[in-house]
Amino acid sequence: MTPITLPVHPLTASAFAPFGDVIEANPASMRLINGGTTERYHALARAEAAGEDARVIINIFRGAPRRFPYAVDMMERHPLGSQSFSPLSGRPFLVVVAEDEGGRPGIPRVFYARGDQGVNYRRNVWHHPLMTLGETADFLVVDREGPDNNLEEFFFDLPYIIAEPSP
Ligand SMILES: NC(=O)N[C@@H](O)C(=O)O
Ligand code: NI
Repeated sequence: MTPITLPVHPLTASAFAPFGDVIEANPASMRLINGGTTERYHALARAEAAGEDARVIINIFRGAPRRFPYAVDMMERHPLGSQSFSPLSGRPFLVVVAEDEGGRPGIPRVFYARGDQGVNYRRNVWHHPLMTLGETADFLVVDREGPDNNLEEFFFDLPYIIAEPSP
């Protein structure tokens, strides 16, 4: 069997809608606050933290760059909470998600996120761990902490290939 090479798509809110939200300065969400000195891009996504004693936490992930061609050999999901990634270093990154097919991920979809775009994976959405591009970069990550296991991983029998990280 020959591994499938995955196309890379530009990240848009509509294309990403089945998986979560795009965190970007969308004019439709903007309201002026602080006496007109600040543009508030309101409620771009919602953090979910399910289960007793669960809480939403805010983290920084310092991701080392991935090398290409890259083999997507696994996906993961967080059954009890959402997880968002927003660039702090203004660097682009890859977002790899998949629909659930009977408890396992389907064919992954790859999105190129610009350095001014973030994503919020909805609770229990299959995704690949952070994929930083080009150089080490920081990301603000909002996700869930609490009791009970919040990580499910799936390993593909045959990896999918991302040849190059650009659309
Ligand atoms: N392990 C961890 O916190 N990170 C992953 O969930 C990820 O999506 O990068
Ligand atoms: Ni994750």
